[in-house]
This record gives sequence, structure tokens and C-alpha cells, in this order.
Amino acid sequence: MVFVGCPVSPYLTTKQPDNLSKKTKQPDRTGFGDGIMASGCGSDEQELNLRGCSLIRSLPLKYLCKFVLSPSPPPKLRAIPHFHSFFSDRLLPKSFSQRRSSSENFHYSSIKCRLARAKRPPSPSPDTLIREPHKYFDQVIITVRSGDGGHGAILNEGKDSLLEFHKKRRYNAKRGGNVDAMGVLTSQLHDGFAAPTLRIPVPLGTVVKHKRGKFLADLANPGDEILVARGGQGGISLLEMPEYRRKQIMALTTNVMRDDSDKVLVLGQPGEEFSLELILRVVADVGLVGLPNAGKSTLLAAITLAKPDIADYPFTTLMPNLGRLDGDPSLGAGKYSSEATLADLPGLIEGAHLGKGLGRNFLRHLRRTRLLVHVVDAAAEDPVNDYRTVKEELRMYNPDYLERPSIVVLNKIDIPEARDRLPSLTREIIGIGSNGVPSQPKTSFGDAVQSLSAEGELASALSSGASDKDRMVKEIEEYPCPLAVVGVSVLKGIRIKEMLEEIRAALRKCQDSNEALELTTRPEEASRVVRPCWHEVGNLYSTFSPHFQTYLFEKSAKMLKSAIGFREKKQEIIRKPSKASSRKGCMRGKGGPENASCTYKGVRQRTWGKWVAEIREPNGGARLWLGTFDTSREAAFAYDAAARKLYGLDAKINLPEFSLHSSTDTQVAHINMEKKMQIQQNSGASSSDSPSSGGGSDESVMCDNELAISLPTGDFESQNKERVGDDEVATDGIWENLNVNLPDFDDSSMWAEAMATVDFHQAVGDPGNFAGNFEDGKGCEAMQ
Ligand SMILES: Nc1nc2c(ncn2[C@@H]2O[C@H](COP(=O)(O)OP(=O)(O)OP(=O)(O)O)[C@@H](O)[C@H]2O)c(=O)[nH]1
Ligand SMILES: [Mg+2]
Repeated sequence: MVFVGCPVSPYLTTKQPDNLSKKTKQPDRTGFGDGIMASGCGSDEQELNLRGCSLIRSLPLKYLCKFVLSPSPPPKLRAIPHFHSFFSDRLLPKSFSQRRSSSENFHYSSIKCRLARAKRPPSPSPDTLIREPHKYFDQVIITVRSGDGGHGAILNEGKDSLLEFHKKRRYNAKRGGNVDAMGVLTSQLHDGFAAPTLRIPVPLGTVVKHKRGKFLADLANPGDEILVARGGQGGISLLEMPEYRRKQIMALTTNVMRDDSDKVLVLGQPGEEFSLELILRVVADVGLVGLPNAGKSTLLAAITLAKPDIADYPFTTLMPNLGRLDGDPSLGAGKYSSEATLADLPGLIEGAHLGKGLGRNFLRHLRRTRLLVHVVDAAAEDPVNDYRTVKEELRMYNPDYLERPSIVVLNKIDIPEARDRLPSLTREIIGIGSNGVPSQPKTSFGDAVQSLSAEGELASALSSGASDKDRMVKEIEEYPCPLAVVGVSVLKGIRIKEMLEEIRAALRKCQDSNEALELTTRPEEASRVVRPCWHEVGNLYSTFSPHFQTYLFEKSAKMLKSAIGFREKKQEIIRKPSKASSRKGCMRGKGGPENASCTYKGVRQRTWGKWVAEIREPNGGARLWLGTFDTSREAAFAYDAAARKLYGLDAKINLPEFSLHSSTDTQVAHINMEKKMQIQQNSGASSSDSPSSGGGSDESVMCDNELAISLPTGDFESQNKERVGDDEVATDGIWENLNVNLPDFDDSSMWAEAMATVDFHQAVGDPGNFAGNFEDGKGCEAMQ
């Protein structure tokens, strides 16, 4: 038997599938060339889709049996060269070939063999494709994927401690996005992406302060938040602009940089960084206080769902535990609920108010409570004394604590000794404290103040007039006695119900009394939203329409001005022409008393009398600070020396008689001489006797003089090639190269003076002023 097929596709012979397994019912077309169709005749006609030699070899035998052999192959097949050997040797399974060769009786019969419709040859694989960029610029296939949905979670209640902040102490918000110069052109193009706000969750009741400084907020209510660090002002995108406008912008901020193509970039401003002090004062209605081991945590666990650590040793509790007390079910729905939050505090010991046993840290948490529950170990050696100790510590820390309503829980009455002395203990404890009408506080001098009958009057007197000292002299007995004393065993569950009733009743009683509750403020800032806006500006190229460029420029300039605190001025004022005739520009009449009469270029007097010198680099470059001097002449010399270096022999200088042909050394010597003469004049005739001043040696002169200027001898400009438009950077470079021994640059004072003396509003609209507010109206470059 012979199966007939025709490998018409070149692909069929060159790319045979090698992974076709029995499991493959429908072979993947990939990798296969189109095959041929072979049909048997008559009723057994069967079409087989042959897809390659391997496929043929793997076909089951039953298909191959459906063809009737005939003595000779049909004419069509006969036309195929080596037909017989091809199909028998190459396509048929070996077993068939062998069988054929072993039998001479093979015939070809009624075989229709038609070539399948030859399909298009497959397109070349992507690997073989030589990409020509110009052919693909307008067509591409990309894959996009939307973000997965976030997982839900089982949420815990809010944080109740600041512990985690000890592990992680630094929190950095993300940086704003740069403006993408190649981004899609929109009106918001120059804004970049604002970084997401970093929100740091803290427990309710956290007080936020600057480290050793300003109080910021008391986050006492759910949802409170405070803006602690403002995001840096985003950079501003500037387009190509006229030279004079660029000067305006650059004069407004030193944070301007020029790139290679001379576009101007305004950088984003840095964000703020602060060290914050977070102090947690738990927000609780009821504070459980007592000596260590009294059973405070056991009580909390007994009446709430809290699970505090309980153990038979002191200081088991080191951090406050909070628990929620259910409302009173007997009151019914819709009525006043006595739900409350209970805070189980660490045990207090004698000296706690001084910090002993971290007592002050624990006492702090009572500030927001409105009811105190004293837990006393009734089985202890002297329970009454224990009670007094705790009260004393409260009084010493904050006497107001003793003014608050309180309940005494005599615990551990399951122990027989405790149970036996319960009545006497109750009597004694009730006796400690005034019953209803508080006694009058004594002054620090021991005098009794005017009698006050009502509790409210006393409280207001205390809060308004009486000092802490006055209140401190009150004895413990003079503070209100407890509202109730209850004997319980929280461990065994004895009289728990009675205790709860007393606590709820006390809560109701003090519900409206906010005297003991510290009122918390919610600053305006709390509602503010952090808007990080650090952008670094990309370069916007001039592919934009002129109209849009103008729009962007106007908007950018506006943003820039508002960012650095300039008020918009009326248009007519901004456009006020500069007075070119004014020698001092906008500095005229300002500065020190002799400033107006000083005619030296680049020299001005500060309000406090010192003289300063500055010079502008050629071609409207940065202004270089030359130092502070005692006299205008010294400043003029400094200016001349710098001018010589910057502008060469043609420089206009203040004192040509000294520096036209003289070297720098000559100038220095002259300054030294002048200074020396001044010292001599000041010190009078006696100075002539002084060996240091009278000797006249060069060495002594140099020692006296701190203003020696030594300018570099090399090419000044080439040494400052790295300047990128930032005045400060450029100035630093200059100073390194100048090797100048001058007084320290008083940055703050200079800016303070600048603020007081420079009319920026005028200068904003006046490029001339900016170019030369220190020089002639037309600036230094014009002068040269
Ligand atoms: N017999 C008896 N033991 C109690 C009772 N209440 C508490 N205790 C035990 O007293 C010990 C101290 O209990 P805590 O609840 O840890 O006491 P605490 O006041 O929280 O102690 P500190 O956290 O150290 O301040 C534990 O061994 C409790 O089992 C009680 O009603 N009866
Ligand atoms: Mg405890």
C-alpha cells in the first residue's frame, strides 16, 4: 500500500515539525507549511490533510489502507519524477517501504491525487525582518495591561502606640515628576505630575511638635491631620524667549540654569525637612491607676475585650492598654449610652511624678481622662497608704487630676484578709477627701483665700487666678473624696456588676463636666492637604506654536513670581522706564549715609557703614561679589582689580592713577599703606612709637592687613567656563580662582539689606535695572 502525498510547499521540507506528539489532535499550524490533499476514489474517498513528512509518518495505519493498489500509477503522478521512490521511501513509514520492497505485487489503482491549493508562502518571521525605521514610524503594535485589582484585607483597629516609629524614623515623600519636554502638548504640559501625598498614620491622641520647638497639633479626633512638610515648589517651564525677558526671570531667582542649547530651565525647589516629636496622650474616658500588681490589667480584661498582659510581678504593663466598655444595656436603645474607653496604665510608684519608674510618661496619659478609677490591692500590707501614695503622685504631677471624679476599687476581696477588712478600708478611704464642698486652697504664704461656696466657682478661680503653687499647698484630704468605694475581686468575678454600675453612674455624672477634660485645639493646618509639587523642568523646545509659547511664558512668569513671593504690580508700574542717568540705579539714596555721594563704580555703602564691591561678568553674566571693606577706596581698588582681569586694559576703573599701569601687587601695597595710615591716624601720635606700626616694614604691613587681594594671572574667563547661570555657583568658582583673602561673606545680612533697599517691583519690569542696579542704568556690560 502506498500513500500518496506531494510536498508542494518548500516550507514542508525545510521546516519539519519535531514536536508532534500523539496527543496533538490538531497540530498547530505554526511551523507547518500548507500541505496537500490526497483523495482516494469511490466510496472510500477520504481526504487527508497532510502537513509534512513527520505527520505522514505518524498517521495511523487505517488511513493508509483505504487506497486500492493498481498496476500503474495515474498519469498525473507518473509525471512526478521519482514518484515511486519518493513516496515509498520518504513519506511512508519504514514498515511500509520494507513491505513494498519485499513484495512485487504493488499496483497503483484509482488514485486521485490533486495538488492542494497552494497557499501563499508564509511571511518571514520577525527575526528575519530587517527593520527599516522610516517604514514603521506610523504603525506599531503595543500591549497594554490594566492594573490588577487590589486585595482586600481584614482590618485591625487603629494604632494605639508609637512603637513602630522607633523602628522607622525617616519618612520621605516622593518627588514630583519632571516636566516631560517630549510630552503631549496640553495646557497643563508644564506642570508635571504631583507626587502622591505621604500620609503617616498615628494613634488617636498624638501630639505633634517640632523637635524641641513649636507645638503643631493635637490629633485628638478621628480624621485629624496636620500638614508637617510642604512639598517643594515645582519648577517652571520656560520657552525660548527674548534676551531681556530671560534676564528678568534670571534676576528673580538664582535657581536658573542654562543648558547647552541656551534654553532656560527653572529647577524645582527642594522640599522641607523637619524633625518632629510625637507624643501620645491616650484618648480615654477612664484611667485605671494604682500601684503595680494591684490588678488594673485584670480589671480591664474582666470588663472589656482587651487582652493585656497579666502577671504576678510589678510593671507587667509598660504601655497603656485600651479597652472599650459597652454601654449600659438597661438604658435601652436611643438613650444615653455609657460607653467608654478605659486606659489601663502602668503602675505608679512613689516618686513617679519625678520620673521614677517612668512615672511621668505614664501620668501624662491621664490628661484626657474624665474619670479616675483607683485600683487598690485590698490584700496588701497597707492598702490605705497605697491609695494615699498614688494620690500624692497625682497631686504632685498635676493637681487637677485630684479634682476629677474618682472611684476606688478595693480589689482581691476573694482573699480572706481583704474581705475581712473591707468595711474599715472603705471608711478610711472615704475619709480621705472632702465631701462635696471642697476646702479652700491656701496661698503659698499660708493665708486662706476668700471662701468659695460652689465647686464651679472654685474651679474657675483655680483656672483663672490661682497659681500652681497655690494649688499645691492643698492637702490630699482637701480634694474631693471618691464618688464610690467598691470591694471586688476582678479575678474571681465577685461584685463586678456593682463596680460597673458605679463606673457608669460616675461617667454619666461627669458627662457634661469638661473641667477636667483638656480641650484640644485643631489648628487650621489640620484640614490642609499636603501638595507635594516638586517638579524639575524639562526643556520645552520651540516646536510649539508662537501663541502657545507666549501663553506658557506668561503663565510661567506668573508662577515664578508667586512662588518666590512677589506681588503682581500694575502694568504701568512694571513698565516704568529705567533712569539711565542714575549712577546708582535703584540704589540711589539707599544704603549707608555716604552711599549717594560715592562715585566709585561697583561700590556701595551698607546701611551700617561698611563698603561692598561687586562687578558683573562680561556680556551680562553673573554678578561677582568682591567683598566687604572698611572704606570706599578699598572697595574701589577691589573693583578695579577685578575689572582689569575681566575686561582687560580697556576696563573702566575707578582709580586709574593707581592701576593703569601698576601691577596687582602695587594695588595691594597701596591698600596696605592706606590702611596703615588710617590706623596711625586713629591711634594718634602714640602709634608712631608702636613697633608694629612704626617700623614700616613690609612684613608688618601685610600682617596688619586682612584685605590683601591677589587676583589670578591666568585667563579669567576660561577658568569659569563651568558656570551654568547660577550666580552662587559662578561666584564660588570665582572665589576659588581668585584666591582672595577677604572678610567672610555675610549672606544673611546682605539679603536683609537687599530686602530693605532694593525695589524689586520696579526691577521686575525694568531689565535695565536688573542688569545694572549696582552700576549705571545700563549695566556693567554697557559701561564696558
Ligand atoms: N487573688 C486575686 N488575685 C488577683 C486579682 N486581680 C488580679 N490578681 C492577680 O494580681 C496579679 C497582678 O495583676 P495585674 O492585673 O497584672 O496587676 P497590674 O495592676 O496590672 O500590675 P502592673 O501592670 O504591674 O501595674 C496577677 O497575678 C493577678 O492574677 C483578684 O481579684 N484576686
Ligand atoms: Mg498591668
